[in-house]
Amino acid sequence: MDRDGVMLPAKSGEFIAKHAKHVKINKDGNEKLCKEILSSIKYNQLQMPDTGSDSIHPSKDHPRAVDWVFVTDALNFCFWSKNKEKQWVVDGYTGYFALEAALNRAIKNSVDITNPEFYSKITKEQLLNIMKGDTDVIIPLFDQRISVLHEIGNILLEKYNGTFETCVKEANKSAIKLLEIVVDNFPCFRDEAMYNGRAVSFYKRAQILVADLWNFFNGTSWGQFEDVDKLTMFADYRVPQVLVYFGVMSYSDELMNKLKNDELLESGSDEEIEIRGCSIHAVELLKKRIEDEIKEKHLNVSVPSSSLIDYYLWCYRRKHAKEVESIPYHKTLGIFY
Ligand SMILES: Nc1nc2c(c(CN[C@H]3C=C[C@H](O)[C@@H]3O)cn2[C@@H]2O[C@H](COP(=O)(O)O)[C@@H](O)[C@H]2O)c(=O)[nH]1
Repeated sequence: MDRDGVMLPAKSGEFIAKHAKHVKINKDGNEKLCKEILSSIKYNQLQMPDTGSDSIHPSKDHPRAVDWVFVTDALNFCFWSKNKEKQWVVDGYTGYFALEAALNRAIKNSVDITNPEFYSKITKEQLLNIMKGDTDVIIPLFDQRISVLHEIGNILLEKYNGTFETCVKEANKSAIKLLEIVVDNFPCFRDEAMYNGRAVSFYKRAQILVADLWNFFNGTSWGQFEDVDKLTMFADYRVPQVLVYFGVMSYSDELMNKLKNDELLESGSDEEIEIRGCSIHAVELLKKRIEDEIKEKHLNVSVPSSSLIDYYLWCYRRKHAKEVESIPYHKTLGIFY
């Protein structure tokens, strides 16, 4: 499927994987990871590796829970630092969980961080306070985060009555419709690129936003989406690392050396696009293999969606950080992931 000539993520992944020169998808790795995932399905549910932190957010009954998920995923990008630099840490948490910890602390301190009336005009000083870390290291891409908050806040106020709930209602229980509403109306979610003469898309933050609503509300009320299985994995910098760890993907020697030397990949470069696109396609192939195995062995379990497989892999990296760290992850400066 294409939208205005831009291929949707699943098709983009297939196209990119077909032309990729720096990244390969491997059958053996696929088989190995398929076994690992099947062995983690219990009581008909994929059991997620324990990351040790699942409650650094407001409850789903919080009056602005939907807006909390929206603002969190608007800021859900680029938490890494270069090998020699110190990391941004909040209350002992790193990466994405540091963001959750900072936003949660703000809510507890009665800062109106879920309200676009507040964040559409947020000042540098206010955001610095909200994101204050355990050391003097500040959150990466600080200025871009201010711009993202101003942009999404103003659009919510102008078009959506000041709440993301309006967008969710408009989507009428369709994950793909909500994805389109977000991508069409909020430019900072338009995660697209040119590859081999074609416009491709990944929509990492927009897809994870929809999946997080689904997850947060257990597939009911604000999180009820009938087509949630149409989402792909969320092409970030962690899940590719796990895919390489399991041998599902491999990098050319040249690319691997760059990553080992901590060289940044240019946003929109072929290497970066191939890592992201091949990750999407690799997870689609993995899902297909899981489905085939389930059928072949007459297992009485349902096939996990790509977003559940994604979440499993993301949590796997968190739980097995030491082992997976032998594989370098790619570093690109940008607001998309
Ligand atoms: N593919 C994928 N990427 C994800 C997530 C999450 C967290 N989401 C869940 C957590 C609880 C909720 O239920 C959410 O569903 C963050 N990231 C990305 O990872 C990177 C940071 O990684 P680390 O250094 O380890 O914190 C960064 O690009 C960030 O944007 C996910 O689930 N899948």
